[in-house]
Amino acid sequence: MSVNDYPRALSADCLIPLIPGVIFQFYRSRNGHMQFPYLEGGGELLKHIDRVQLANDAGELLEHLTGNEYPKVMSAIERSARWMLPLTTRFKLPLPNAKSHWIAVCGNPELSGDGVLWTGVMMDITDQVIEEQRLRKLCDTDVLTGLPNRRKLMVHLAHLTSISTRHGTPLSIMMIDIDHFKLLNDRWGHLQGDEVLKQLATEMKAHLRCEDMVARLGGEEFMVVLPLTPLQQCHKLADRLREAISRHDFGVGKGEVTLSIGVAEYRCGEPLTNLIERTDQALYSAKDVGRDCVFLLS
Ligand SMILES: Nc1nc2c(ncn2[C@@H]2O[C@H](COP(=O)(O)OP(=O)(O)OP(=O)(O)O)[C@@H](O)[C@H]2O)c(=O)[nH]1
Repeated sequence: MSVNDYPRALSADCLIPLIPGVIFQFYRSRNGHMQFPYLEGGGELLKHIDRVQLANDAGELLEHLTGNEYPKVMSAIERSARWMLPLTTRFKLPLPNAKSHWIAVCGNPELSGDGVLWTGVMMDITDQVIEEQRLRKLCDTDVLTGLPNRRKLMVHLAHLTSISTRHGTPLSIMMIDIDHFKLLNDRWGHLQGDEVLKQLATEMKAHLRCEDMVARLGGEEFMVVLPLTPLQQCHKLADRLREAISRHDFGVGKGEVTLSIGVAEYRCGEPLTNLIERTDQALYSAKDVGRDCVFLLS
């Protein structure tokens, strides 16, 4: 079979409706008016878009963007226009009567009339974004308990300490360790031990606000991060949590699962490792003084 035996498209015009994306020209005039002088392609996206309307006014499309999507796209356009660099961004487009789609945009700018004209492509990358989100969740989640893992916690904590340093707002953390968990495993078996860990995760979450985070650091060790919470408040909450757990029956008898908890408050500007070290010391002290208690280090 030779190359000539394959069916051939006669021109680009025949191919454009077949591609899974959109070829566009996007124009922004000096006074900020935006329009799509050219918008052609295939795939789902165009089914939901009024091309005639967008040819005159791109506002129809941009107004659909919600949350941070609008400022994100507008600043990408602004950056590209200012430095004459390729426009590359992605945004979530909510569609009426259909699921939202993720769209990747890539276009080259050129000066045209009194404004900037971009020529480029928009691709529907919804499946790719869903896969990215699934993989990110997998990387950030402890498989047994479904809680955020150490990696996720450290990223979150670094973010919160920088906010706390900038605004001078309080931030406290708890380091939590199950007492004599080895004995529990030896007596009831590892599967029952796993069950305790899972139930404990659920119980702890029930005691926290939605802006707090409880993560599994590994083994039988957990950390709770409490933004906007001073030490004394964190101490009270830790003690309530400790007491509630010691009264809960995890299927191995009431009072059989107890927690030692170390708490500490972030000092504005200190390295994160210092905060963690102090909380760790507080936890060791809680173990030292007999377990099933809370120890704080200010
Ligand atoms: N079932 C179960 N056990 C785990 C898991 N991860 C760690 N462990 C067990 O947790 C136990 C921790 O034991 P140790 O570090 O000696 O601490 P402990 O017995 O709790 O004693 P203290 O912390 O001093 O009160 C070990 O026996 C580990 O095997 C897990 O995912 N599932």
